[in-house]
Amino acid sequence: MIQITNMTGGYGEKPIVDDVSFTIDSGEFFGVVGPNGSGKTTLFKLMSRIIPLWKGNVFIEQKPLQYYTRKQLARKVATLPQIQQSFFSYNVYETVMMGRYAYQTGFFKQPTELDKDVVKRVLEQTGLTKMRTNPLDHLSGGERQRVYLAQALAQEPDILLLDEPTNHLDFSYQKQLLDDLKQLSLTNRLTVVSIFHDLNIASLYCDRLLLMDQGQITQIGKPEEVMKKALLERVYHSSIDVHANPTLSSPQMNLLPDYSLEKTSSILSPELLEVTEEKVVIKTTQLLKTFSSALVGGGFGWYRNFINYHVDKNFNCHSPRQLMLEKCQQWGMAEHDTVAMMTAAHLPDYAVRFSVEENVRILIVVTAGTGNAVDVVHGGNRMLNNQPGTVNTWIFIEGHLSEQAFIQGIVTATEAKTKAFSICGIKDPMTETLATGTSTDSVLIASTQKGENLEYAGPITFLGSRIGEMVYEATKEAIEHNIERMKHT
Ligand SMILES: Nc1ncnc2c1ncn2[C@@H]1O[C@H](COP(=O)(O)OP(=O)(O)OP(=O)(O)O)[C@@H](O)[C@H]1O
Repeated sequence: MIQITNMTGGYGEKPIVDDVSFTIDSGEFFGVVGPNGSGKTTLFKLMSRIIPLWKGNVFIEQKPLQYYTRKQLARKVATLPQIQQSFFSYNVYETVMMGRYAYQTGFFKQPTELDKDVVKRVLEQTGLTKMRTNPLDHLSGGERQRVYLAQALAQEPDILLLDEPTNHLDFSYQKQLLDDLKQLSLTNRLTVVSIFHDLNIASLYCDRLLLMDQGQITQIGKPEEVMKKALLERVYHSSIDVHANPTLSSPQMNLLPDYSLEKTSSILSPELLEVTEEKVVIKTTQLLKTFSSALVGGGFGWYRNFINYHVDKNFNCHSPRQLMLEKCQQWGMAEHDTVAMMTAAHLPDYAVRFSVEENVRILIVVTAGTGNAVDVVHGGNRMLNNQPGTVNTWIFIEGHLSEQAFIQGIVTATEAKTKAFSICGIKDPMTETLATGTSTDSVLIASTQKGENLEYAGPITFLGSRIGEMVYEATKEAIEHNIERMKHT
């Protein structure tokens, strides 16, 4: 365990690190982050006795740092050396063997069998055995970085202090190095204390983070306690966004540029709609943040082409997504730009609603057929099928929606659709009870993410009430068109 109490120190008259106290547990992967000049490297120099403490103390396993001899300290704490030109005349094996100096005694300091065994093991651990005789200047930057890590590990330290270990490494080498270190901290209880500039990497690998600002601790805790929008914006003086990693629990941040290339002008209007028997298309001039259950481009993403493709009601394709992708390609719409869904509804029966209120434009498009109508309470008693969606609801908004608003918007729109089904008296043909929708409905909500902030979209909010009313009216109208058509066929 490392315990730091009231650590104070620096270079001139004023302390750079000022009255800092914290502890790091054995086997912890501990990250130090903070803006340029916040004192991270100075903290490390004080921790490893490169510069003297003015006040306070550093305890390593309860023993104050100053009571360790240099060799004793080297057996406890290793640092990843900076790239040194002087190493380049040595080969990999010789460079890693230098890490054993703390264990070598006697006048000639010859490596012992134990030294050789340890070097063999760390070469193996770091995947360097095959290149053990290669001179350092024949290695890539990433390979060299691994040699320095092997040298530090050859010291058999309990603690590794790393200052930006992934500097100059491409992302695959960064990942490899950090995976190795994390594995060592998990399996060998190696304590890793590392400075990071990349907050996302720090959040991915560290158990805890220490955020420094102006020589002091601003926050210390788990990544989710440190990776907070307001806190990071205050310390880094930048606009950022913090969001969940799609795969892991570590929060991730994005920089938000403060320049604007595009003049904000309205882009949504009913004139965007192109409707044929084959498809309904909306193309926008800018990418829209979209949340949908579409076949192509489902989930969250940014898109500019929106397609609702008509298929026969008996359509039964085992890979509808593949078919949809092929169609998009035929129409010259790139997958990365396109959201596409299917429907068996007769497309010219679509209904549209458009409103402009309080600087927010809302465009709603609904296509509806009720062939697969189902009461959600009794949905389980029928065969699963690949039949295409029958009610497809599109909601386009000019405004800036929170993620909650996207989800609330979907909920509100679904409730409005169900109300339309109920008012139109649509029944589940199997149960004869009122249907709540059809078996394969799809919904999409897409927003410019510019203009008015729209934090909520529940039924009694401004946005929610508009979505509720407009989706209800459009769905009802599309169902009525459908019923009318069915009467005449
Ligand atoms: N050798 C030195 N002599 C005098 N001042 C120094 C010295 N090294 C650093 N400083 C000053 O100490 C402050 C903190 O520097 P330090 O290197 O600890 O910051 P850092 O957080 O590691 O920054 P960076 O992210 O830029 O590496 C800076 O204002 C810097 O100018």
